[in-house]
Amino acid sequence: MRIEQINLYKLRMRMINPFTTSFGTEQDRDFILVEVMNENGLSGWGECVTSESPLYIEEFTDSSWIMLEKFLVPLLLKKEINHPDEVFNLFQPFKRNNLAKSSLDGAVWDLYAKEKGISLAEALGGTKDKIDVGISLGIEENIDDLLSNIQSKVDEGYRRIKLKIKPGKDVKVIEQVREKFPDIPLMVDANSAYTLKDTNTLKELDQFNLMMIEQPLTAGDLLDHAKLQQEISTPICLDESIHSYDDARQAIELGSGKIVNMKVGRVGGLSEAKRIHDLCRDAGIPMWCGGMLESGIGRAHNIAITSLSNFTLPGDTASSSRYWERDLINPEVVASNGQVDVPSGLGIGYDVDMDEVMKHTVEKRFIK
Ligand SMILES: O=C(O)CCC(=O)c1ccccc1C(=O)O
Ligand SMILES: [Mg+2]
Repeated sequence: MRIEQINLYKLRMRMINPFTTSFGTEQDRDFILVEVMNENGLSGWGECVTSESPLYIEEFTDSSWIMLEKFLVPLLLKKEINHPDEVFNLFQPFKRNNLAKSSLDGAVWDLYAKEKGISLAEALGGTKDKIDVGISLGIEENIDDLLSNIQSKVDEGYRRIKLKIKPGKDVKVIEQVREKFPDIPLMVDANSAYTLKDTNTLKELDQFNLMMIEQPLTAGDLLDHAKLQQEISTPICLDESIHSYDDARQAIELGSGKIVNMKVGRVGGLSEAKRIHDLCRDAGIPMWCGGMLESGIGRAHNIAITSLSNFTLPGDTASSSRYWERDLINPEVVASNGQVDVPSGLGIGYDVDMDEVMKHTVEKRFIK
């Protein structure tokens, strides 16, 4: 394929509910959609899953916009691409900026699958036609709000509940949750809010039979996570520490955790995600697919990668309606009984609703 045109759309889209983590509260999602077009006018779509501020990761929407416009789009434009894996290598000279890189990588993968007349899941080597999903719930001021939130998500059929924690909102909260829900599959995510000094607090979480604790320590850290894993029995799952194949390889070698949360954006795209998938599969490390409060376009990429065999744990890819009044794709993503069907249509397998995209677009740039 030859990439003849690349369109960038900056969107601002309000979620139904605010979402609170240890690093802050977000309700208005600022993110970028990328559309790559081949010589026949066929489009592939990708999502750059940044936020307005660099709180989860160092990238943010305005930085990625510049990264795309100034460095990445010019590299890809007018290039002859035989396989999407080439995109990752093309972008390698530029350091990090994985969310920006991943958006174009994902769009090229979508276009590649469409050109081949197959689904993105099939192009990636996926083997499942349904994926198991859980849901990630933000920190609540009020415990009753949290408990009723959990009840409604359990009733909807989600296959595990993930709760955000932070210092002061941890052991006591989980204790009350476990009192009301002694048996649900439950896990917590700290988003890097603790240090080794908090080992005793984190040890106390061992009593609650949690599936895992996600990213308790600093983003990027592998050594202290290995030390912590020696002290606690709850499996550690790494999120913010894994930006590449080599991070995953070193984490496995050091024993920094027992589970990997895959975010395609964080590792720079689907090609790298696939390599990490194969590495973890061969090392006996189970995985699941994380979320970044995506629109339907990013959500569709998450569904496709989760169809690979080593995604054995329920991920964070919840229904569109958990986030949006109206999503950007047709049909919307629907989790039923805690499962989402992997679409069999071409590419991402959902139609992009251009009217909805334009409704939320605050800036656009078409580059030929
Ligand atoms: O529902 C989702 O998309 C997952 C929500 C979530 O947990 C999250 C959302 C934004 C940034 C980081 C994270 C995380 O997994 O740490
Ligand atoms: Mg996380």
